Amino acid sequence: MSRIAYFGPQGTFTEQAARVLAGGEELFPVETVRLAMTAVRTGEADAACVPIENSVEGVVPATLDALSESTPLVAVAEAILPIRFSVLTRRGSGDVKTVASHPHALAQVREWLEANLPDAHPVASSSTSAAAVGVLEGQFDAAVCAPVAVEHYDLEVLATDVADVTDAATRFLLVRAPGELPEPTGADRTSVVAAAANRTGTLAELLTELATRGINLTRLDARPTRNNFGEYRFFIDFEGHVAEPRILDALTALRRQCRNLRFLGSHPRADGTRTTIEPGFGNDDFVDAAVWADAVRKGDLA
Ligand SMILES: O=C(O)C(=O)C[C@]1(C(=O)O)C=C[C@@H](O)C=C1
Repeated sequence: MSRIAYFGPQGTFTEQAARVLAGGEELFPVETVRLAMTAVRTGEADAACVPIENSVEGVVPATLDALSESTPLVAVAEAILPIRFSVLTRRGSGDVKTVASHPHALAQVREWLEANLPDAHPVASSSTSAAAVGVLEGQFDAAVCAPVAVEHYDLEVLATDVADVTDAATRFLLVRAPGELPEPTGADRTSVVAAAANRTGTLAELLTELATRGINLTRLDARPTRNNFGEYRFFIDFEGHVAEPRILDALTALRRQCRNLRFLGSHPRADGTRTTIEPGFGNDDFVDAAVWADAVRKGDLA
């Protein structure tokens, strides 16, 4: 049985995603996203489940940073979960003066808090479940949690179905040490991180390599390299799988433009959206063109 580290403690949305992605395996919680990936890097875990992006609040910076540091890891699967929160308090407690949660969760319930708990001061915690633990321990009065948290922590439900934006969703990744890649399905996502040189047009050049091969981006984020002020790493997700000639061709071009390129995996998309391929950009077109160019090189165009 594999050991899967997830961003905990018990009852986080990430635990639910881990159950979707690796339900039959042994799951264990760790306190931060970074520690989940460290567990894979040290061999303590075979894989880690971490949140990557939310439809309301955007990317999870801790995940991007941990993916780009230390030894490479690759995403092999993803899950998308609908996000609606429960607000939990201590049994029999009175006024709610502080309400804690993960910053991504607080950002998704700002309007609800203003309307329903206007006097409560929001406090950031390391995860939604860490906030529930904090309420149990008397550090905060309320926690904004995943609905399942109430099954793990002896707290009272103040409100359910809390969300400023209906249909909010978070995407989670299962990451492993590099090895065999998942098979292409026709509905795949490939991810890279590029530390581009700080000169005019480098990001445009990288994106052009994808655009000229008819490759559609699904996400673009920048994070500081932390070394020199104003220097950034670009996290680029796009449709397709590295097993496809057109994607391999694009990756090769990105590597030529950018020596500091890290491959973060190719895996099936959770939403099943099939890759759109415009005429002239299909894998057969790339193979045919390569065969033709080879024949040209050999003088074999009869
Ligand atoms: O704290 C949790 O429950 C998490 O799994 C983290 C996280 C996030 O990082 O976005 C996951 C989903 C929700 O959007 C809120 C918090």
